[in-house]
Amino acid sequence: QFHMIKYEDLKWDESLGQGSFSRIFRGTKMDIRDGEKRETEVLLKELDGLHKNCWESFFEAASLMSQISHRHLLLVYGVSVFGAKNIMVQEFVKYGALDLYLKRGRSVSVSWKLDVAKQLASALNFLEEKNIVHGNICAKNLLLAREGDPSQGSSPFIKLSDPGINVAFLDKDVILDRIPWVAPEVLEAPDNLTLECDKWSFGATLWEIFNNGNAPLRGWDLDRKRQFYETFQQLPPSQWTELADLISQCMDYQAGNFGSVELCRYDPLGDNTGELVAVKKLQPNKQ
Ligand SMILES: N#Cc1ccc(Nc2nc(N)cc(-n3ccc(CO)n3)n2)cc1
Repeated sequence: QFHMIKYEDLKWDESLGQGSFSRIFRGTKMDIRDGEKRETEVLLKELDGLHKNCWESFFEAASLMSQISHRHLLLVYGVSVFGAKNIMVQEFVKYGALDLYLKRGRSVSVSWKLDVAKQLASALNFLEEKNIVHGNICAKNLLLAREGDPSQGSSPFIKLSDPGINVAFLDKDVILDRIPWVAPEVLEAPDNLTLECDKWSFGATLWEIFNNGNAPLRGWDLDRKRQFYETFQQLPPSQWTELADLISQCMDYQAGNFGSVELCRYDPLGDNTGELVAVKKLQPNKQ
């Protein structure tokens, strides 16, 4: 389902940190193009040994991202297996994860954040059209390919990263710690991910983006996080009512049963300049 890359064609440069189940490195992959050797800068994502049993899920994530292509989906070149090492080879995205970028205190404008929100909405809209569930939407999995420079009028450009290990393979505590990004229904049935789950996570990620990368419920322990869902709590509303409404429509405890909010772009000019709108869709029998 995806391209196998020879281990000897990869070269490791510096470590760029630690994902939850993987270590990431800058590196290069060597391939032959029109008969000559070419080195491409890549991101090497190495699944750590103790999670060896979820390597299929790790690679499933990769194949999901490599079966379809979209401007705001990360390009995965392929995978490489060498002994106990499972490596996903991705395009190198210049500025890395959005949550760290925002936390690093880059003060960005509201329109910068709106651009990022629209790009994420269009990536999710695309996945929804293909009926593909991502399952791990959060600012940590948004990668910044272009910073955007307000003085030059250039806007940021993001890519949605792979979802990583499927939530069905994760311990309950790991899933609890993903509150409030993980949809409530996932806690009961982690192997039944639906598009609704991505809509819920989209709401939490919007909250993150407009709160400068600060994690919602930061520092809460697992019991308090569990209670947050058990008592149907909502995140502190943004001062922009439209944003607060959109987030609460996405993070709607009842949505699973009574209908859903569909995020789409009202794009009268058809040139992707349209506004991000949320359309409440009731299920057919409720029209
Ligand atoms: N300092 C710095 C710096 C770090 C990383 C990149 N680039 C990059 N490219 C990718 N394809 C994926 C990632 N990721 C980072 C976290 C995750 C979570 O999955 N991915 N980072 C660029 C600069």
